[in-house]
Amino acid sequence: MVTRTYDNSHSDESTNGVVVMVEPYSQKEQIQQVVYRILDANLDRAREGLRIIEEWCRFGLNNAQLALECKRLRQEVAKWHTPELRAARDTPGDPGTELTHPQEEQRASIKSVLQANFCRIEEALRVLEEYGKLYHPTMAKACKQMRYQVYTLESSLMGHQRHQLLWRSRLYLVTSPSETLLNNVEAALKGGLTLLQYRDKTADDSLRLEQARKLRQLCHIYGALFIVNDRVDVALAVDADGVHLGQQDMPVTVARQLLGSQRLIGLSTTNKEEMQAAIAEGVDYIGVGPVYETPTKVGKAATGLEYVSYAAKNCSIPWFAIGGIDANNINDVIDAGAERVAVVRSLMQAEQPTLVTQYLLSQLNRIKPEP
Ligand SMILES: Cc1ncc(COP(=O)(O)OP(=O)(O)O)c(N)n1
Ligand SMILES: Cc1nc(C(=O)O)sc1CCOP(=O)(O)O
Ligand SMILES: [Mg+2]
Repeated sequence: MVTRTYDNSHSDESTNGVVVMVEPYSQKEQIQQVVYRILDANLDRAREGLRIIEEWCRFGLNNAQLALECKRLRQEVAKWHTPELRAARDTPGDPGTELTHPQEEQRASIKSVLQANFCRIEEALRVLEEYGKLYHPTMAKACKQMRYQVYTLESSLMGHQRHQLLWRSRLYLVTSPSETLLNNVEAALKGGLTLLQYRDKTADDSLRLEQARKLRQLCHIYGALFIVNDRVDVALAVDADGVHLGQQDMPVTVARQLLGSQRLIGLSTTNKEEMQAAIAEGVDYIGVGPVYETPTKVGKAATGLEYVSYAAKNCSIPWFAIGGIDANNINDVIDAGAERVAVVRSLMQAEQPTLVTQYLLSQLNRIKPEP
């Protein structure tokens, strides 16, 4: 262990007539000091990041299991923070304390706070793994294991967040091709929209990818969920929250294999049998419709309000009434038992999408207050 104050000069020092020989640090010792400082700083960084995530699991989600996993990891990190590493700390001499990125001073949503801190923990653990090899090989191994455990925690927490927001979402905007796509969507997000689906049946893939990326970014800023219609590959490419499939699209089991358990899968249904099959297959939500005939989905016969009432009594997962729903008939759909609706034209063709979003949400929240 090296605890001396750094001094690399080769001079003798006189103190009150007593000659004290100050030994210089060897180059090896200097490097060791640097390694200790790196380990000290990154042990702190990992622990702080874990505490930030833990607070959300505990107070935001009331999820004892996730909070406990954060605490366990935090304690394991702390175990490696030995006095000799702490003693190497030199905060005034650390140029890094002044360095902040503007993005660190502002966060758009809880999701950004969580993502930034997961990134911080994972980076810190990677640094600990590499420099730990120069200190204690067991520490390096332990940090590698912890990094993988943090990846698992991140995936469970983000999946949990997605499901929570899905259950809370009452209004679902499904887009149609439009010159003002981004403006319309942003206006709806400003009105309180928390669930968006990108649907374009004709765009070529490069435009599809470009628009999906931009919409995902917008949703990220507003803390809304972003779903891609039909295309699992596009959903994965833009890191969407999930995909919406129809009865003729890719089978749910295949989509689940590709997307994993933490992303959302929605499925369109038009009758009881499709609803029961969808639930059995483990989809996260279903579309229930078309309630009314609609030019947005030409040729699909309306199911009417009967199927809405059936869903209200029998569907155990979130479901969205869809098809021809607007500000004039939303109360009929709500009276038939719907708590959630999905719309295309009502918002994509609205002159004031923010106001229409607010109105539709106010009607949906009227019966049952916002969860
Ligand atoms: C929420 C929601 N419900 C139903 C659909 C329709 O899906 P699908 O039957 O696959 O038809 P297309 O949208 O792909 O034409 C949907 N997209 N969203
Ligand atoms: C995309 C879609 N799917 C439906 C289904 O019932 O599966 S109805 C629909 C279109 C809904 O559009 P609008 O709100 O403009 O009527
Ligand atoms: Mg489809």
